[in-house]
Amino acid sequence: MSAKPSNWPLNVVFSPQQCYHSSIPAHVLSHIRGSVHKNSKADGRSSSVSIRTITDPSHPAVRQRGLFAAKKIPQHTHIIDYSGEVHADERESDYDLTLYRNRDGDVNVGVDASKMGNEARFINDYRGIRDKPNAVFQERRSDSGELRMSVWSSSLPIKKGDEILVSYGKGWWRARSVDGVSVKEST
Ligand SMILES: C[S@@+](CC[C@H](N)C(=O)[O-])C[C@H]1O[C@@H](n2cnc3c(N)ncnc32)[C@H](O)[C@@H]1O
Repeated sequence: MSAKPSNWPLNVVFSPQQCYHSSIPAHVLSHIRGSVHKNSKADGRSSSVSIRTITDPSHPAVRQRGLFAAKKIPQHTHIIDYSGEVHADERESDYDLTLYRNRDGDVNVGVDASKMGNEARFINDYRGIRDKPNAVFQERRSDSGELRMSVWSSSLPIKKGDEILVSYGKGWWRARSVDGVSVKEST
């Protein structure tokens, strides 16, 4: 079992690997897990990030945690995979990302890191913090063939100490009607 990163919350299980919930239909599960069953590098761990509690009073997520660069991260570089519970049931979670939708649109698979996950669950949205995100979510297949949601730096390097910030998308904020957070931006 992997050691928990520093500043990990007590009420969340640290799991650098994806876990699979019973709500995923078998044919979708085999598509997500992939056909190559071999152990691959656990990309749910990264030495280039650290979890910090935000103390800056002007930060919109003050007193929460955020994910920061522990060293310089070059542009277009894989930072970490987002791990959690992969599921196909309905969830109301602020830690749930879409991983896969089938063509008919009747199966939506998400990765929910509300109860288990890795450092990636602490990535905040850029709104109210910076002009634009410095990282993006992107699906990829791991060496073992597993479909994962990964986090990459965008077109500029991320400086050591900078917060890693993505766009959750306008829809994420609209769905939550969060006062004071602008959703005018195009992403
Ligand atoms: C996936 S979590 C991010 C990690 C979270 N800060 C924590 O400590 O667990 C998403 C939550 O972070 C907060 N958050 C993220 N980005 C934010 C932003 N730009 N402004 C305000 N709150 C933000 C909101 O409370 C949101 O529901």
